[in-house]
Amino acid sequence: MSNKISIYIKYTKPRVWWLLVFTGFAGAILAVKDYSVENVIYIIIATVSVMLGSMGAESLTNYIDYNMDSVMERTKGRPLPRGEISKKGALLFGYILSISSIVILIIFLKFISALFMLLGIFDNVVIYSYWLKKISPFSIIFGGFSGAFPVLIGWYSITNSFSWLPWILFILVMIWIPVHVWSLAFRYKDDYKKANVPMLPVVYSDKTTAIAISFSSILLIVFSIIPYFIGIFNYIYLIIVLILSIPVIYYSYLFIKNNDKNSSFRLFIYTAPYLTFIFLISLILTILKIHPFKLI
Ligand code: HEM
Ligand SMILES: CC(C)=CCC/C(C)=C/CC/C(C)=C/COP(=O)(O)OP(=O)(O)O
Repeated sequence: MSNKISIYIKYTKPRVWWLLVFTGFAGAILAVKDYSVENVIYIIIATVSVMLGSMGAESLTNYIDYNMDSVMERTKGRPLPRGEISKKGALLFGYILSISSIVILIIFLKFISALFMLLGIFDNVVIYSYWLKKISPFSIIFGGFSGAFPVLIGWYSITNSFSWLPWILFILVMIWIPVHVWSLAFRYKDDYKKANVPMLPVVYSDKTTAIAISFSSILLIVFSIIPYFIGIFNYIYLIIVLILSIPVIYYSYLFIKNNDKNSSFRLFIYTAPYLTFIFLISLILTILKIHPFKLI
């Protein structure tokens, strides 16, 4: 029994959704004005809901992608293509998790956060996986909204008040996605081609891909420092983000210069830590505003 549970958990791709959950958690933390017991409970509920929603969406997209995942070297070892779980069980699991995540937000938190959850799951499952992934090299642009919703879910689980911060982070994740996905897709373009998935590096030349990724990287860095220039965070944020951006520039330069899979994959591997630390520094600076204590 416990082995079956671990297989189902593995099926949801925890290695991926932990960062989605972290951005949802961050959205909630950024929204609270104090850490009362009630707010801590709301933060926990919002975080658990984003976890369930991410697990549910991944379970449904893995079900949709069964045929292509069975063909691609990178994905054919997953539980569904290996037959470790049934297609019916996988689909039911995905529905239960996804619906639970929405119902929890409706019952315990706010309707608007439940709406964002519904939109995020719909975008990831229907717009991206079911529709665009099989037909468009720009699928991740329109499917990218989904991965950016957790920060809004976290924020609007706690408050209905408006702030530019969650929306800037929402757009930041959207701009981050092309760098994250296309740098990986370049490395696995032969795999995607074999499975007839028209990812941008499969459809366009290596040079065009390198330009698209490098342009997205520059856009990502520019957008990452906006919270400083509009006065949300101070110079500490700016300095840290500029330091974090050095490997993005370096790996993008290497990729433009060499047009090789190693450079693109090094950029991909750096994308998750980059986004994690951007959210982490945003969290720390926000918490310090509420509980200012002398750093030195
Ligand atoms: C349309 C949007 C996205 C697509 C198509 C996408 C695609 C992928 C793919 C193909 C992988 C490799 C998975 C594997 O081989 O097991 C991956 C890894 C990952 N993704 Fe994404 N991703 C997207 C958005 C996001 C978002 C929004 C986040 C978090 C905010 C995220 C976080 C991660 C993490 C943490 C990993 C693991 C990285 C590693 O292994 O070093 N992804 N993604
Ligand atoms: C509101 C809410 C919780 C939304 C969650 C949305 C979500 C699960 C986003 C994840 C995006 C992602 C990692 C896609 C994987 O793409 P892929 O399926 O093309 O990757 P693969 O080729 O490795 O299967």
